[in-house]
Amino acid sequence: VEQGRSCVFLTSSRNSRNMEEGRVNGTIQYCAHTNCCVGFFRIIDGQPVAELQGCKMVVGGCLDPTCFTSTTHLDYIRCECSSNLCNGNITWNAEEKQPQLKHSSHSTDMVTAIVVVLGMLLCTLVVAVKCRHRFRGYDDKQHLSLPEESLTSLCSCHISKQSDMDLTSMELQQIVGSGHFASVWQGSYQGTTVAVKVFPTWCKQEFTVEREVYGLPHLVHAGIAHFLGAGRKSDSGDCVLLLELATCGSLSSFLSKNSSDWTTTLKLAQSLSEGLAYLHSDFYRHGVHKPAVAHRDLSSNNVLVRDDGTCVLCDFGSSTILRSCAGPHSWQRYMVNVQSQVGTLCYMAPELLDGCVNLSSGWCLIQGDVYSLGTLLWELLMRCSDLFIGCPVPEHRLPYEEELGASPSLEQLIVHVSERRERPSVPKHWQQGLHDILLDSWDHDSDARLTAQCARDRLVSLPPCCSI
Ligand SMILES: Nc1ncnc2c1ncn2[C@@H]1O[C@H](COP(=O)(O)OP(=O)(O)OP(=O)(O)O)[C@@H](O)[C@H]1O
Repeated sequence: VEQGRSCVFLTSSRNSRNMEEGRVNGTIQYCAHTNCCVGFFRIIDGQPVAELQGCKMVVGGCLDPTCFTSTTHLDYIRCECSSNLCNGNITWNAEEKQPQLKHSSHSTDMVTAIVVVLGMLLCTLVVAVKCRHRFRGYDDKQHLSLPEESLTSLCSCHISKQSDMDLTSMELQQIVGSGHFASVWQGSYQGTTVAVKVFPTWCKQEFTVEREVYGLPHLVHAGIAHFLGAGRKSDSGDCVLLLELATCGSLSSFLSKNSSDWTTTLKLAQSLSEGLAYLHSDFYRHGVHKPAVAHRDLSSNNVLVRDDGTCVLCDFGSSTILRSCAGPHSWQRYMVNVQSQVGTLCYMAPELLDGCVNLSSGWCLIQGDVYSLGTLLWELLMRCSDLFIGCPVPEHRLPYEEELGASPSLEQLIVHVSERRERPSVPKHWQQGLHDILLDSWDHDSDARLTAQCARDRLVSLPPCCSI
């Protein structure tokens, strides 16, 4: 008999993610991490029809044993609750379809907006004065005089204010995924199909971090989800990011449904490492600094697959921007969002798992990403049919799932990955080039690991037709 919470389970084929929250038996999920059930329902002909049900991804927060409506997105409603199978039905009052917050939230928004604007003005002033001071010293020595605008453009601590989009023409059509913080929908905006990432108001911090990353100068790259803008829903006040829609969904759901030949696998692997190499890059172009960004939560749920067979990185809610006012490679003083360990456990580097690392070192965060890249490449390669000729391609597995099960604990991973220095097992018959890329990406010594750019270069130099 299973202990703990059981919830009604229903998933869309594109959202395999909530499978990880506990064992599923038919229409019941036994929660491994939480005491809360959650349900998303669509209102069709005035009646709620379930679209996604299961264990909630975030621990805590559900106080009510009955599933009352908690958030509303046009014709979608969501509820969470704390008794067995409570998410089977939603308690929903059609009259209350739109939240009744308008008046008070408007005035609160106004006050918040004023405080934010004043805060930003003050920060900009302080940063400008600091940069000015720094460059004035330089000027004195070099007898140079920099034009006024280059003072702020050289200074990547300067955060430019991004304006909100008008979202009145946005429509949400169907849910395509949900994570710990947000739900992601297929929608339309001004006639174009888009992905809409909706953050409930209590996840504003994650929204702000992610928006800031997407809004960095020069962050447009084929390997990074294309950012279209951000704003707030007028009905609920929820924060919204508008992104390109990756039609094949997450890499995790892609791999669980498809095995691929060598050419397809190589394309996925190369585009993935190219995206990460670009994210990590730190350069000036046209006088504007693109700082390095550490993703910090790379997993096959945070990589998407386009219909052209390439990967794109998404979900920058845990990322750290390695800002610098003094130019590239002087990261330490200006990093934000490094307070704690973040990431998906089975992709986390040994030094991050056991906490034996100085989180304020930009290099260590970057090399933590490279370890995750190694485990992701392994996950991809394990679904390559050309690497398993004469035997069946293994089912899709997460790193260490074979050895430790689907949801290993932190303690199990510390012992396995950090203390025993075990890694996902690589079939012996694979060619040496592949072994080397994996071993050099997940080396125990983070300084000895490849860079993402180097991993990409090695993948490019592999033979186009797999000779194993
Ligand atoms: N642009 C997109 N196109 C298609 N599907 C997407 C897109 N963005 C996200 N998704 C789907 O939604 C899921 C959740 O998205 P995301 O990881 O950004 O949410 P989150 O709440 O920030 O997650 P996390 O729990 O990892 O922090 C993804 O795993 C993916 O399946």
